[in-house]
Amino acid sequence: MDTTGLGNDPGGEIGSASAMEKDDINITVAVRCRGRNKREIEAKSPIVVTVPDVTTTPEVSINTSGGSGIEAQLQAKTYTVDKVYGPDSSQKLVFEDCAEPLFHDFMRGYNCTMLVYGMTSTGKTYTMTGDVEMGAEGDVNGQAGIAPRILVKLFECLQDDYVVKCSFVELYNEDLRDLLSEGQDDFSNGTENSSKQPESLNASKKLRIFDSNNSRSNSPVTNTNNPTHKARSDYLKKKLKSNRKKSLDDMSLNANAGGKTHVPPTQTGIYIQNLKDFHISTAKEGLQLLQRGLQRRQVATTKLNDVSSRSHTIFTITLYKKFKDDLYRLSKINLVDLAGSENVNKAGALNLRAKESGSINQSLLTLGRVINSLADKSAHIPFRESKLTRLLQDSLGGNTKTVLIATISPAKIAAEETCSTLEYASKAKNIKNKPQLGSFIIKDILLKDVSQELIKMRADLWCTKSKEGIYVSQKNYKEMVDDLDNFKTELTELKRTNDSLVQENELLGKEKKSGAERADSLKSELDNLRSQLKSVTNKLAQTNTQNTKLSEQVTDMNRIQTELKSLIEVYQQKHETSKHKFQRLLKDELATLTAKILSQWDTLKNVNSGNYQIHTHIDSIRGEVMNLLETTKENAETLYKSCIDDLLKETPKIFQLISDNVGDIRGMTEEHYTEMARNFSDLSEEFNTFKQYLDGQFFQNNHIEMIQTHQDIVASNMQKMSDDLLQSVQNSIQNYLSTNAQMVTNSINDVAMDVINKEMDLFAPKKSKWEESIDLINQSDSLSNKFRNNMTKSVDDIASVIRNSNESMDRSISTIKKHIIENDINSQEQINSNELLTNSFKAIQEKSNNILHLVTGDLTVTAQESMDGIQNLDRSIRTLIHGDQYIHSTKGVHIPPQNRGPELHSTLIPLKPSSSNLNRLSDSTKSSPRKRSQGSEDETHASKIPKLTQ
Ligand SMILES: Nc1ncnc2c1ncn2[C@@H]1O[C@H](COP(=O)(O)OP(=O)(O)OP(=O)(O)O)[C@@H](O)[C@H]1O
Repeated sequence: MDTTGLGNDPGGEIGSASAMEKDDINITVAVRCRGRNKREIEAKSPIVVTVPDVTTTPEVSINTSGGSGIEAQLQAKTYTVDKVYGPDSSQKLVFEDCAEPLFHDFMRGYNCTMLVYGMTSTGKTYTMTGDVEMGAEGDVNGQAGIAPRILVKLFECLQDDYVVKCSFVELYNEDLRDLLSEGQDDFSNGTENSSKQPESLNASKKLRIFDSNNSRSNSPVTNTNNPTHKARSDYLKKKLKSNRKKSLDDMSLNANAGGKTHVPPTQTGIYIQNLKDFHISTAKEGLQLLQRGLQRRQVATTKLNDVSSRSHTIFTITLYKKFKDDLYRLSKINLVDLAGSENVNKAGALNLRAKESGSINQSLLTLGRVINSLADKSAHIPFRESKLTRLLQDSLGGNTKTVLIATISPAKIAAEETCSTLEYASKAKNIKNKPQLGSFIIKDILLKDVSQELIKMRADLWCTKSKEGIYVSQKNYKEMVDDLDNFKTELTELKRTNDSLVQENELLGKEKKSGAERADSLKSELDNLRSQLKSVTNKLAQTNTQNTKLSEQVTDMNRIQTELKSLIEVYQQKHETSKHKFQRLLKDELATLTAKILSQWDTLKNVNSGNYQIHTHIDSIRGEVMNLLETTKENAETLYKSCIDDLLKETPKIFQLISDNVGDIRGMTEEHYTEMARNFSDLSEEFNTFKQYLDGQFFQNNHIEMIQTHQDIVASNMQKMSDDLLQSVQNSIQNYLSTNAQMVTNSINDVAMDVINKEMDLFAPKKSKWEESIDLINQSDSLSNKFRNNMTKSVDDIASVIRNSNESMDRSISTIKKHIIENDINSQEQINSNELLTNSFKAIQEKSNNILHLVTGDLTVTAQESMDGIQNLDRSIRTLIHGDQYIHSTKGVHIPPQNRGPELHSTLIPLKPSSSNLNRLSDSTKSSPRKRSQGSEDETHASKIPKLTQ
């Protein structure tokens, strides 16, 4: 057997602090099944667990069906593990087969862990410790468990320089207790009077779990500025360099043993602060310590176990074994006895026991989850969820070599828990660890550490021996006083820190308040801007309404224009109607005249026999004709005058109306424009104010300035605090605080930038919208201007058209008036001075005279000729009145109205008949009696003259 444990060094890796197994290795899982205990036998609970012989396949099967025979065998659940021990397996066998290989790894320098896990009363404590009494020959007795056997084996193996230490800790209801220190709170009835022990004054220090890999980086003891540490480190490196060229940079070197520190000089990974290590130089001393701890362990009688462990315990043996020259290798073996996983009801737990069970179950549940997570290779392993799993962090999935022994009961009564234990065991088999060799320590440091402790103990012992009561050596007392001073200083510093933090908090509160006020003012400004925006929107709406009104007015104007046109058309129609009336009147009058002439003609027919007083008749005819013409003229004049008067009366009104409307429109347009201009000016002003505010105040990084100020205050406060602290602590803390200050500054900067970015993000769209709205306003302004110009132009055009139309109407009216007057005069003059008429009448007179003289049968012919003359007269009058229209109309030609009137004279047919006609008439009159019989030519001529009677 390799007693040093160095013989198994694979590939000469021993000595290298970084040396570790090349591959990850699974933790070893063993199952130990005891025989049925008294309770189970009494309960007549059958055996359902089948455990093969230790030499065959490591499988455990459990018959959960409760049946027997082949079928039960088939239904049995089988779990494969690494090693299986049945009821017949002795303590010795379990140790040699299962624990001893681990012990050798421990001796080789590996950190190792052995766990026992299982339901209550299944033999965990029996397996781990068993009987710890030493045999008479200095060896263990047959019932001794793994821990005592390891202690005995250890001192059997150790030959050269070494140091062995032991610690024993208990985890009860999530509280840690040093089972070997006397001053620790005694949860149960402590077996020793701790107050009389010298360690008691230091023992009040609470045990705490530390992860040296994390905490030590911030710890002063690992500070590279520490000259002692550096010197030792350099020394170590130099020393090892001479032996091998391998770099030791990554070595976990603990060169601070003996230093004034809370961290044990040799601790790496997870360790318990303030847990006391005891030097042992023999197995017996170790066994005594083990016994002492077990006596103080929390035990109680439960339904299932008379002496049931109510806590988890870890007995740790630390070995400093000489490696080479002055270098010692450190390795540890943790012997973990877990509390029983139990059913509270089954265990009969009440009150305190129930609480214990709850706590135990809770930590074991977490352990189960950790095992599951590790087996499933989950990203997160819930080590921190319980103290137990934190303590086992290095052993499960860490850098230790680990063996788990699951203890089970064979009885059917415990089948459920057995299945659960086996499930965990088979799961745990999949956990892989990366075992790593322990670190080095220099002999001097180790010796110093040990001798210091020895001196202290001796001094305490001497004091204890020399006097009664509580005695402490001077040195210890001085240390304690120093500690006290240290604590006081720490307390003062903490108070100071607290005060400055309070001050800072107040400052921050004030800043928060001022920030809130600033936020309020910003909010009110924002509200202000919002209301301004609202008023601008309202004004825009008003402008739109005005625009709508304006367009309605334009529509009205167009309608009025159309109405005006239709009115003019009505006047034109009236004009036409009046004209036609006049024509009809004239026609009627002429018809009356014709009728009268005809009646005269009838009278003439009777001329043969009567005294005809032609002159009188002719005069009366003439007078009648003149009267008729006068009446006609008067009527026409009256009609024209009334028409013109109406027209003249109505037209100014209409034009006045139009002019008023145009004036109104012009006024409204002006008003609208003014309003719009005012609105736009308001808008521009508001926009400028807003823009000024945004550009000048809001977007000028006021926040940054503000926050910069605050940041400066905070930074200066932090700096002040740092300065204060710097005076009281070392330079390293200043760096730390500066980093913190920088971090806070950066964080405030980040927050400030976030705030500004957020505000910018919020305001950017609004700003662009505002700018867009200003563009729109400008467009609207130019459109409005354009619209106003167009409107003004249109209104001016309308006004000028109306003005022109007015003038043209005036002109037309005066022309009509003039024509009427001229026509009147002309008609009168023409009638008065018409030679033809006079001649006609004279001719009639003559003819009448002739008739009177002749008194012949030619009276009819003469009368006919008179009729012709009258018809000529009729035509002349018509022509006189209608111009050439009559002539053309007799030919069926339509004369447009515009060609009538002023051109009347140019188209008149002279009333005076041609001399040839007159002569012919005269001749015919003269020769009529003679030529009447031969007068075919005369008849032809007469037939060419239209008859009035027709
Ligand atoms: N393999 C075994 N051979 C003989 N006796 C055993 C065996 N296992 C356990 N026992 C006995 O059973 C009893 C209970 O064992 P132990 O106290 O070790 O159980 P435990 O699992 O630690 O229980 P708890 O979790 O309640 O502490 C003890 O008296 C012990 O001697």
